[in-house]
Amino acid sequence: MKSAQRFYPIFNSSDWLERLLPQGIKLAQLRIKHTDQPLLRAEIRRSLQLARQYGTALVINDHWQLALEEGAEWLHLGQEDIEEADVTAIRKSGIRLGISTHSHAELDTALSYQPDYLALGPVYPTQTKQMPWDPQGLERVSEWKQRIGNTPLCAIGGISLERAPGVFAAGADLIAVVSDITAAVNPAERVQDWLTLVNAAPPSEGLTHEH
Ligand SMILES: Cc1ncc(COP(=O)(O)OP(=O)(O)O)c(N)n1
Ligand SMILES: Cc1nc(C(=O)O)sc1CCOP(=O)(O)O
Ligand SMILES: [Mg+2]
Repeated sequence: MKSAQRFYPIFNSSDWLERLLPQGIKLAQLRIKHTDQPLLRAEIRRSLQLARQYGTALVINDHWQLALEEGAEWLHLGQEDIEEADVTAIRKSGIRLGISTHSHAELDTALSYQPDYLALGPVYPTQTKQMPWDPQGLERVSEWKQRIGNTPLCAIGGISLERAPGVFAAGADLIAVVSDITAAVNPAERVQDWLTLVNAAPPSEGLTHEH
C-alpha cells in the first residue's frame, strides 16, 4: 500500500473534495447523510469525477445502489446498512467493501462478509456522530488487529494528527478522520501535515488501489 493511503479523510460534499484532493489525498470517503436521490446522485457523480481526475480512491458511504450505478470502486457500510443491502449484488459487482464495527458481535458479523477493510470506532470520544458506544481505546485497536490478521484495519473516531502515531502503533493500518480536517483552521495545511506523517510511517498492509 502506498503510505498516503493510510490517511483516510471523510467529507460531506463534492465541494470539499474539489478543495482538498489537489493536496494529494489518495483515499477519501464521501459521507452524505441526506436522502434526496437526485442531489445524492449528482454529488456522487461529481465526486467520482474529481476522484478520477486526482487519482484518489473514493469510498461512497451508505448509498450502495447509487454507488453501483455510478461506477464507484469502493463502498462503506455500517451494520444497519448491510442488513438492508443486497449483499449478493454488491459482491457480484466487484465493488470493494469496508464495514464498521463497534463490538465483538459486530466484528463477527462483519468478518462473515469478508470485507476489504474493517473499521473500528469510536477510538476516542467524538463530537461528529452520536453513538451508543464508549470509546474503544488503543488496546481495542490492537485486539482487533490481532483478530483480523491481514484484513486492513481502519481506526475512526476522535483521532487527531497528534493522536495518530499512537493509533498506528497500536495496529491501525489506516485512520479515518472528519473534524481534524474539516474543522481545522487551515484544512489544506492540516492535510499536508497528515500526508507528511503517513509518508514517514513504516509500511503497512492495507488498502491497495492501482491507478
Ligand atoms: C471508515 C468509516 N468507519 C466507520 C463509519 C461509520 O459507518 P456507519 O456506522 O454506517 O455510520 P455512518 O457513517 O453511516 O453514519 C464510516 N462512515 N466510515
Ligand atoms: C462517522 C463516524 N463513525 C464512527 C464510528 O465509530 O463508526 S466515528 C465517526 C465520526 C468520526 O469523526 P471525527 O473524526 O470528527 O471524530
Ligand atoms: Mg452508514
